[in-house]
Amino acid sequence: QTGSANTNPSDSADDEYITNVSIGTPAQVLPLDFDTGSSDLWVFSSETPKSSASGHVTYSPSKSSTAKKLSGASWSITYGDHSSSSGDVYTDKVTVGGFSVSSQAVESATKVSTQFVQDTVISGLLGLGFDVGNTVKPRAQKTWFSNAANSLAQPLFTADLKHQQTGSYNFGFIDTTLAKGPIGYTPADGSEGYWGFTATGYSVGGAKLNRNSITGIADTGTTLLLLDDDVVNAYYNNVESAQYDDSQQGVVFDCSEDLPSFSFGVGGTTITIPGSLINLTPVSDGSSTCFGGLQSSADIGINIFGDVALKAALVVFDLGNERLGWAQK
Ligand SMILES: N[C@H]1[C@H](O)[C@@H](Sc2ccccc2)[C@@H]2OC[C@H]1O2
Repeated sequence: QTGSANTNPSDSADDEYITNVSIGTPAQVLPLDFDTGSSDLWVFSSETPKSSASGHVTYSPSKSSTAKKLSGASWSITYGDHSSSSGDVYTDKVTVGGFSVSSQAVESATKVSTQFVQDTVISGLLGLGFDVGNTVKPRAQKTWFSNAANSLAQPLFTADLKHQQTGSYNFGFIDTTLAKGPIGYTPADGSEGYWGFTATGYSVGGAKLNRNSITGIADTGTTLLLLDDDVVNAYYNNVESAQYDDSQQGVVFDCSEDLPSFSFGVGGTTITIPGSLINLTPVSDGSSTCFGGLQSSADIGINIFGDVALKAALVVFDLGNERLGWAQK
């Protein structure tokens, strides 16, 4: 068995990717943010304060004949960007891309932080990280993918995120036609709940890869490519107008710049992010100053290969073999 779901950029800056998920009986369809950087499936619901839920599609367990309250269970999560949410837990049927898990922990939000209240295009997150990262107490719950894995043709999923186009999350199979190059595989470290890996080197503008390894995580829920300052500086030293903008909290440059590509080695192959993907968006509508898709990870303490990097590749999240595969697109 397999599953295949389309995913779409939320806005002109590809800030996040939205994937529809069916929950309950009859199906309640919610737009969720698939997040390989976390391990909770949580939703805006009939239990979310009305003022917070305004504008969001919500899940009502009372309207689902297959919903069951998980007695005594609660959850609470804080993300890398300091956003947060918490609540109680139901189990229900959850279908993604035509594949159903009959009893999935669906975490209902009784509290959500401002960032989520304001982000009305999503109704929650579907975590695709390792189960160790799940926040449900007293007993951690499995992710949708973890519950599905043993019934899928192969215990893996792929992410094919695209700039301003429809992409896909495929479960249980690899559609190699989505890629141009071979898949390079490297061990994944799931001990922290993330999909951690090490790139073997990097280069700017098509030069030969150096041998400076970069350890980080593959995170579909992070917009940017966040790397160490020495890498960020090595890149933007090639961009004449690049400067750090305090108000923007990042490097900006003239939108007219012809940005160099950024490449990294992984699993014996090279992934090249075209400069065009690193010109993320004007700092405000109509501005000729643009915000960089590559920014510093210094304040976070972990390198994050977010959507800017993922858009350049077909990425295989292979749970069965605890490895990550990257193929140039
Ligand atoms: N893994 C990521 C996660 O998906 C988002 S949670 C989120 C917050 C507000 C709006 C939408 C999503 C947050 O940013 C980086 C890291 O934490």
